[in-house]
Amino acid sequence: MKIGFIGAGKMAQALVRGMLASGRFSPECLIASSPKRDEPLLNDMKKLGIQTTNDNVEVTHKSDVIFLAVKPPLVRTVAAEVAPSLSKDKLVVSIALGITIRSIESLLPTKARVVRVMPNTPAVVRAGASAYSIGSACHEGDSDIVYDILSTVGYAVEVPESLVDPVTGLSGSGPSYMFCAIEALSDGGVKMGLPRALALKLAAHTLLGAAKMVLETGQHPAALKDDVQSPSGSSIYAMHHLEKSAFRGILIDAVEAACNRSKDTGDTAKQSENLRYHITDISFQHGYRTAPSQPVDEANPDGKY
Ligand SMILES: NC(=O)C1=CN([C@@H]2O[C@H](COP(=O)(O)OP(=O)(O)OC[C@H]3O[C@@H](n4cnc5c(N)ncnc54)[C@H](O)[C@@H]3O)[C@@H](O)[C@H]2O)C=CC1
Ligand SMILES: O=C(O)[C@@H]1CCC=N1
Repeated sequence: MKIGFIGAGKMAQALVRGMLASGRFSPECLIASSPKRDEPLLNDMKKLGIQTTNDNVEVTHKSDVIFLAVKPPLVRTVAAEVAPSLSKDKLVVSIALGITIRSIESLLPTKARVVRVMPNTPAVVRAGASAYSIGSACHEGDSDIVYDILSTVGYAVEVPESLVDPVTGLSGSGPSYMFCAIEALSDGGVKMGLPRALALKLAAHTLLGAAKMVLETGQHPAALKDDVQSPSGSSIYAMHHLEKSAFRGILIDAVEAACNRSKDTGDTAKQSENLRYHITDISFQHGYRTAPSQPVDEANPDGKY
């Protein structure tokens, strides 16, 4: 099975590196594309031994599974560009924030097999967490194909599409909150006299250890927390400060904000797409519904939103 990545940025690279590290995929199985202006990203991929190209259509031609790994506003542009080269034996996997399966399907040939995934960057060290949802035209076995790929880079689970935005708020964006927590814990250690490098190691191992205990003991995190907090000991004093600062509430708010941002991104992309692809621009060729590929917006080539 050949797997292609349209987009060679941070998330595509995390997936590719994790997949190669798993030993389940050889570099010859993988191909990635990116525009010429982003050659350094493709060079990073090339150094991993995988094939690279500036031509997205080449990726679809050469791949059985095609990951759309571009920024959300570019997904439809890219989907429309590759639509004529898609056949029923190809599986399209979007990892884009907010973009629904239905909106991608609407730009691809009828009955196109589309999967939406929300991965996260710890895939690079094979400790990722990915949730995915299967489109209505997917074949039996497509869920297994996606699971087999994603499980080489960490935990993978199929969910209904309505849960992909909440997943984004938690595990998609979550590594960024946890990196911040590691940095802040290290700062605390440094403030109290630890050398920076030691503080960073202790902070990272503390999160890793806590996460492993939750996963491996099956105990409720509240019970594990209680085991750390001795009566009148150091931990309950610290916890009191965290509770006064609404530690839990802030994390809940963060997940909610990222989830809503995911929903809004899908909605915004849909609105702008409605404006850009007027129905008369859509032509039918060889049974495929195609739209003209969009010129790169020179002021915003990366599709920032
Ligand atoms: N970074 C993260 O932690 C996560 C990102 N995602 C999603 O993954 C997607 C990519 O995000 P990142 O990798 O962070 O962004 P990035 O900016 O690092 O990478 C985007 C890639 O798209 C390429 N690109 C731009 N225009 C293109 C075109 N017309 N054709 C082909 N490639 C093109 C760029 O050259 C670059 O390689 C986004 O939709 C994002 O929502 C999902 C989960 C986590
Ligand atoms: O922040 C973002 O937009 C992407 C999607 C989830 C994680 N990173």
